[in-house]
Order: sequence, then C-alpha cells, then structure tokens
Amino acid sequence: MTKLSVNINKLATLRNSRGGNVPNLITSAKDIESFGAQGITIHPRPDERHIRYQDARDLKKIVTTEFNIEGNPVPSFIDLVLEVKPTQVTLVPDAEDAITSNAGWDTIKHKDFLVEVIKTFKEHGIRTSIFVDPSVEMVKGAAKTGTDRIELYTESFAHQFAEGHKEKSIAPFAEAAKMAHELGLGINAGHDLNLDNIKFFKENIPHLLEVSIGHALICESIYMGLENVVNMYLHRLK
Ligand SMILES: CC(=O)[C@@H](O)[C@H](O)COP(=O)(O)O
Ligand SMILES: NCC(=O)COP(=O)(O)O
Repeated sequence: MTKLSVNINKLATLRNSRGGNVPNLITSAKDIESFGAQGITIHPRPDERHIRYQDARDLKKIVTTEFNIEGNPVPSFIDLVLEVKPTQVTLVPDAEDAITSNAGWDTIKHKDFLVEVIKTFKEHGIRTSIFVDPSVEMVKGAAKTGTDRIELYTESFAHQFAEGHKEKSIAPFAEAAKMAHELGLGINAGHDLNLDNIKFFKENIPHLLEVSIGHALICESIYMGLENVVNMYLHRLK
C-alpha cells in the first residue's frame, strides 16, 4: 500500500496572503485526515513564507496520522524537528533563493554531513528520509548514510510524462527504486505528482511506501473540492 501524505504548504501560502488565520491549518489538517489521507507533510522554509515554525508545533498536537516535516537541515530546522518529533523528517538540500525544491542531495559529496544529521534524528526516534534524484549512484550513496528511506524527486518524471514521454519518464525511477529496495531502503516520492500522473507512477514503482503531494492537489481541489480530490488520489494509489 502506498500512503498519501498531503503537503499543506499551499494552504499556508493562502493564509499568509491575507494575514489572519483563513484557511485554518489545524482544521484543514484534521479534515484531510478525516477524508482518508494517511499523512500530513509540511516543508517550513527559513523565511517562513508559507509554513511557519509555530505551525509545526501546533500541527504536532493534532496530527494523528504520519507527520512528515521536510526541509534543509540548517541548525534552526534541526532544533525544530528535535523539538516537534514528527514521525518522519525528510532532508532536502534547498537553496535559499529557490522558489521550490529543485534538486536531490549529492549523497556522495555530502555523505559525512548526512551521516551525522541522520544519526541525530534517529537517536531521537525520528524516521529519516533523504530527497534524491533518480540516480542509482545517489541511491547507493544514500544507503551509506544510514537513512531509513529515500524520497525520489519526481519533477523530471512529471515533466516528461506531461510531454507524453511515458516510458522515458519512468525508466530512471524504476531503476533507482529497484536499487533502493535491494539496499533495504524504504521508498517515498514527491514533487509535481498529480491526478494525471500518479497512477502510472504507482503502477511502475514497486514498494512505493508513501507519496507527498501538495501543489497540484490543492490546485485540483479548487475545482473538485478537497474531499473528492483526496479520495481520487487514494483510489489511484490502491
Ligand atoms: C521536497 C519537495 O519536493 C516539496 O516539499 C516541495 O519542495 C514543496 O515545497 P514548496 O511548497 O515550498 O514548493
Ligand atoms: N515532498 C514533495 C511534497 O511534499 C509536495 O511537493 P509538490 O506536490 O508540492 O510538488
């Protein structure tokens, strides 16, 4: 079974655009869980342009499914995660000025750093995942960091799938996932997954444990409603 973790960054963006507390992230997260999603993901960035560090603390009190916090492990992020103790932390090598995540880790170059950070989180009972491009070499490097899981960065899949290059879009992901499974790593995936591409991705990536989906899911919900859309994903992930 592949779990759906809904990334609520975009709801925070909407809230922040007006000040105030509409939409209320706590109510939204509870509703998303009640619609059947098996997790809530947030990706606080140091500028707190969408999710604020305080949101992470507040959400921890009410999330009853899997709580996944993603981000670049700068000192303030590490402190936040150790305080909040989510189910899972996903490490993403965000550049400060990036609009959104745009690359996976170089798990070879940053091995020593990743080993140290992952050890710290695991000592505190937090499952770890690291964001990687669909590269066998990067997956092999990830396995040497001690991480529990990887998250495959699916932007290139989504882009090529939308262009109609189905087989080409999935091939490196299938190969990277096969290697991850052989090395004992759990497999998550995310970025630009949507209602059009999720079924094909799921069908072609065995052992896919979890997908985190935000941007498209919230955009689709504008037309079809959050409850419907969550259920449409759950149906495609069966
Ligand atoms: C790691 C990843 O792909 C997502 O967390 C994505 O980066 C969402 O972040 P934004 O909502 O800031 O684009
Ligand atoms: N880890 C990926 C994520 O949380 C959501 O990414 P996106 O669906 O907003 O592109």
